[in-house]
Amino acid sequence: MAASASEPTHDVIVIGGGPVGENAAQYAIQGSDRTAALVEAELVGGECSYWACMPSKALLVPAAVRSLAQHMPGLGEQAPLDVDAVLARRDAFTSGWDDAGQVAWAEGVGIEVVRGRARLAGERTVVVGDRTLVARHAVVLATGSVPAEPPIDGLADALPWGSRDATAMHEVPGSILVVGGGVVACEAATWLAALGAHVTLAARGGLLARLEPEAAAAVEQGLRDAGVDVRLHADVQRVRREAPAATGTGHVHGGAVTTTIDGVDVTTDEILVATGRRPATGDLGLETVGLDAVAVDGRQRVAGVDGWLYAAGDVAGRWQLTHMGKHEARIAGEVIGRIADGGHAHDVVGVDEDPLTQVVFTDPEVAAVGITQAEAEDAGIRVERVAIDLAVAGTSLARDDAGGTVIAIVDADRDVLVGVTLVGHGVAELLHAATVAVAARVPIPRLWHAVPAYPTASEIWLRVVEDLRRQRRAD
Ligand SMILES: Cc1cc2nc3c(=O)[nH]c(=O)nc-3n(C[C@H](O)[C@H](O)[C@H](O)COP(=O)(O)OP(=O)(O)OC[C@H]3O[C@@H](n4cnc5c(N)ncnc54)[C@H](O)[C@@H]3O)c2cc1C
Ligand SMILES: NC(=O)c1ccc[n+]([C@@H]2O[C@H](COP(=O)([O-])OP(=O)(O)OC[C@H]3O[C@@H](n4cnc5c(N)ncnc54)[C@H](O)[C@@H]3O)[C@@H](O)[C@H]2O)c1
Repeated sequence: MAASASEPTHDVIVIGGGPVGENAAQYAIQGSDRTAALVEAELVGGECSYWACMPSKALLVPAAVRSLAQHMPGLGEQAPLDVDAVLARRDAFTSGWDDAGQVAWAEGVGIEVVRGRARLAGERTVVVGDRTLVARHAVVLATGSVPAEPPIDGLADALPWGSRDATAMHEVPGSILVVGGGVVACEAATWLAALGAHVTLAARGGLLARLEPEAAAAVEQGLRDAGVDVRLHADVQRVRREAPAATGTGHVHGGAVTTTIDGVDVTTDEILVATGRRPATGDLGLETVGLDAVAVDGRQRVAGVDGWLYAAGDVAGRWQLTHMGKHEARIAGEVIGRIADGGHAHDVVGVDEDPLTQVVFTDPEVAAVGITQAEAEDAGIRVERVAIDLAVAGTSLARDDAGGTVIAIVDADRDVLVGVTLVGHGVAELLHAATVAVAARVPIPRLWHAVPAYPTASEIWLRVVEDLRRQRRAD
């Protein structure tokens, strides 16, 4: 029998079964007898598992390993990457675009997976096809984001590739124009070039605008070294394609593409649009609960709704990163659980003061936590800055072309790190030490007593604190 609109069907309903929705549902019910429905329109695991983080990193890791081998005497002549083997390993990481494993996980932790596209239909009420679900405690929006479509003449008619085509690629285009200068564009240009495509990248500004300028410069140089034709501050004006064809995700979508950039035509086999993403709120029924957009507080409660609606992940608009979205989801889930158990939202510490962490998996990599120098200065912080070479024994042993930069931003009045950016090979795995120092606000004098082992890349920490002490003595 169908439930009436007032009769709860579940304690918690989560719309969107990506990594964020999965975490929100799990944390809202774990350790209790509460029930949760996770509504998913496509694949449980979301964009991240099937068309974003996992496949993109599966394509990038072989390129990084080959790059390392090319700079390690004794490993012999490096053959080009075996494209079929790389794509097959990528397919293994996406489970062949089959979500049975993720569904089994969800059901195993007591979550009911509901297939279909969900829509809000009033307070605590969600419609999926001919089913009406009603939440006793909370509804969580975790619908992710969708690609932005830049208003470039002829672009839509050319059936361009989006990030789904680039990550789920089944054939490597001979040549491709990547439009955009963010993380998707830089990473995709890296794996496309490594797999043999001739890549042109056109960005309307500089690269990686939200990172320290030194990081963007190093990534730009890395792309140029890999043969990518990088065009910055470019005006992509017009796109024309011969015989566009809907050949399917990851296949070349028709004939040659001619793109006019700064008045000059560039002809390629494919064009990839990577110009940002926006929250997926289309046809979500926000208007049925009096909203036209989603804005959240530090405990992921949606503003303008009386305590039952939460949002986390890309749709919440704060960050567009899996790990940060999952952090929001854990907070939302804990708040929902705490309130359901008779507690208060304020029993749970919110995300407001948590630093952003991110890694750009280019060659070289960029790993960053907290804020940049420019952001610190804009916030009125009295900044001390350390910028040193990444060369220590551990990095030099790791590869012959070791190099890079560490930039540390110190709040001079509080004497703590507020931002760290690492640029170089393998820096992704160095980031968490920086994250602990920034998130835990470790006083700089205490960092001096965190002795890095020799000979590891972590010795950069010693160099950072030494440099800071040197600067202070000089003042
Ligand atoms: C190419 C690429 C590479 C990336 N690499 C990284 C990386 O290395 N590291 C990182 O941290 N981040 C990365 N990101 C960002 C990351 O993918 C997102 O931040 C992350 O997927 C957000 O998770 P989410 O659960 O909020 O959304 P999603 O993963 O998008 O999941 C949302 C889910 O909701 C479903 N849905 C949407 N609307 C409805 C509806 N109305 N009803 C039912 N279901 C619905 C969708 O089908 C989807 O499955 C990358 C992004 C891209 C594009
Ligand atoms: N390694 C990772 O963690 C990872 C990897 C990929 C994506 N992501 C996330 O996914 C999100 C989306 O990434 P993204 O790169 O699509 O977006 P983005 O917002 O980071 O970058 C968009 C880029 O497109 C450029 N652009 C916009 N319009 C243009 C136009 N008409 N012509 C030329 N350039 C134009 C912008 O100047 C900018 O450089 C990011 O927020 C990122 O955090 C993370």
